[in-house]
Amino acid sequence: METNQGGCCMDYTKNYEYGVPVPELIERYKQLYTGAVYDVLDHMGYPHQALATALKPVRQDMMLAGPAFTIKGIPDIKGDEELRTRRIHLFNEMRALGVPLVDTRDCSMDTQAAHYGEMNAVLGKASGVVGAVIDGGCRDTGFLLRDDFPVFCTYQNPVEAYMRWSYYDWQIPIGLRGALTSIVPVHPGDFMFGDLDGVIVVPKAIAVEVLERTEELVATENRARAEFATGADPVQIYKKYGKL
Ligand SMILES: O=C([O-])CC(=O)C(=O)O
Ligand SMILES: [Mg+2]
Repeated sequence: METNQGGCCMDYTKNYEYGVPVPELIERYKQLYTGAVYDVLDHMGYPHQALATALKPVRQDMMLAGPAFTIKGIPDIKGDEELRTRRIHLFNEMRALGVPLVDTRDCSMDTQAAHYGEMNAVLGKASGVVGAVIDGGCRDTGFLLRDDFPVFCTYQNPVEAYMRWSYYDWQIPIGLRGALTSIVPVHPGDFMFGDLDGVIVVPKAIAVEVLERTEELVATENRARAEFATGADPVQIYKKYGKL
């Protein structure tokens, strides 16, 4: 089966340069919430960055932030040996990037198998992965919960992927199902941000600007919320902050 070899010889490090170090970007995003990030993107003319409503964390309080390492998988009823053998290399490519990553999988709408599990999480973690967004299924959920490893997926089941679905390629543009559009494109280095409400894809080029604008928005919301909580006249507070 022809693939572009997962870009085995390409240098992807530039996809992970933002002007702010990735660990700082992650820590600052984690202080935010998806609703506020959504509002900022919406006002900037990017209303279609929210992923499908079905994509949820395996535990409600899980939060996920980090740049996408993209993976494309396809239905594979024959268990193509070449694909099976080749996939292990992607973990070394993750490691070589030297930044925290979110394993982000387009499963080609397969709904049969679990496309992610505890072994993937352990190996991913050892290769720099800080969480996963799977537009499909995951299994071994008990392990993931015990390890407090943030995985967002659309369902859980115990069904092995082999002979049903296979990794096909990685570090290529992929498409995950959207809340408002059929597909939200995701490129290597786009910033993935998720909480209980769902997952948002922040295009790489605006990841820092969105962060800064959302920090301002959250500060304003905090002030408005504190004043609303006092029971003072909401009309006056709304006039002052323009937030509700
Ligand atoms: O092997 C798989 O396809 C998924 C899995 O169970 C794991 O990562 O542990
Ligand atoms: Mg497993």
